[in-house]
Amino acid sequence: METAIDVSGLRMRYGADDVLNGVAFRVGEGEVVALLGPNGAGKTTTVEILEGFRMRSAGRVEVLGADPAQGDERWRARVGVVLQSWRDHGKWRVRELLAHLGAYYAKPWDTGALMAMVGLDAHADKKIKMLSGGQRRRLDVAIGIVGRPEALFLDEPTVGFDPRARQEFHDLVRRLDTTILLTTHDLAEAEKLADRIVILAGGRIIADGTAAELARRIAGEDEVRWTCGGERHAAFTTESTAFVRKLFGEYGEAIGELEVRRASLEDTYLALVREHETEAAR
Ligand SMILES: Nc1ncnc2c1ncn2[C@@H]1O[C@H](COP(=O)(O)OP(=O)(O)OP(=O)(O)O)[C@@H](O)[C@H]1O
Repeated sequence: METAIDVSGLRMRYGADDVLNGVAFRVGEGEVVALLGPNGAGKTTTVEILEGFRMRSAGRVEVLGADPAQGDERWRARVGVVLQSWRDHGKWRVRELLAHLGAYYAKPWDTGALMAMVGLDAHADKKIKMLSGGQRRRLDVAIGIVGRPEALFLDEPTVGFDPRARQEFHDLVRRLDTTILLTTHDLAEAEKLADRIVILAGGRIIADGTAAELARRIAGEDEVRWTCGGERHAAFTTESTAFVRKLFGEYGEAIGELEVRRASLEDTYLALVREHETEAAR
C-alpha cells in the first residue's frame, strides 16, 4: 500500500508546553484511520499541522508526497478539510455556496449529487444561517469533499448529529474512496469506520493497530450473563465459547437470556490510556 500520510518525530511546543513529543504514524492510500486520545492530547494540533494550517516545531510530515507547511494551491486542492463549522456566508443558499466552491476545483462533485450524498437536497435553497446545527455540519462535510479530495481530514465530524444523521454520515464516509484521518471521542464511530486506530497520549502514539489487535494487547475478558432457574448470573472469561458450551452441558434447558459481551473498543481504549498514565507516573 502506498503511503498517503507519513509522520515521524513530530513535535509541537506551545510556549513552554511540549504538546507533541515525537509523534509517528502512517496512513496508507485509501485507508481510514481514527486518531483517538484524551482531551488536550493534541489531536486537533496534529490534524491542523497535516492540513498545513499550523506550523510544527520539529519533525517530518508528508501528506500526498508534500510537506504541508509548503503545500501549494495544487496540493491544497487534493486535500479535503472539514472545519468545525462554516460560519461565513450566512446569506448564501446551500446550492449556491457548494456550486461556487466547486468551481475552484478541477473535478468537483456535481452540486445536486453532493447535496443528495450529505442529505441536504431538501434544504438546497435554504440560507445557511437558517440551517440547524446538524444540517450545518452536513454542509461542512459537503464543503470538505466538494473537490473529491485524495486525502480527507475529519475533526470530530459527528458532534451534534442525531442518531440518524450519524448513521447516514457513516454510510457516506464508507462510500468515499479516499484516505481519511478522523478524530473522534465516539469510540463506536471509530470502531465502525476505521481500518486502524491510533491513540495519542502524553505527546506520543501509545497504540497503533486494528481494533482487534489493540483488544488482543489488553487480553480483555468477555462478560457472559445468563439466567438459570430464574436466577441471574454473570462471569468473566477469555474463553467464552468453551464457557458457554460447559454451561449448557451442565444445565441445558434451564439456561435462559444468554448474553456474551466482548471487550469493546471503549474498554480497550480506557485500559490502554490508563496503562500509559500509570507508566508515566512512575
Ligand atoms: N494556539 C495554542 N496556543 C497554546 N496552546 C494551545 C494552542 N492550541 C492548543 N493548545 C494546547 O495544546 C494542547 C492540545 O490541544 P488540542 O486542541 O490539539 O487537543 P485535542 O486532543 O484536539 O483535544 P480535544 O479532545 O479536547 O479536542 C492543549 O493543552 C491546548 O490547550
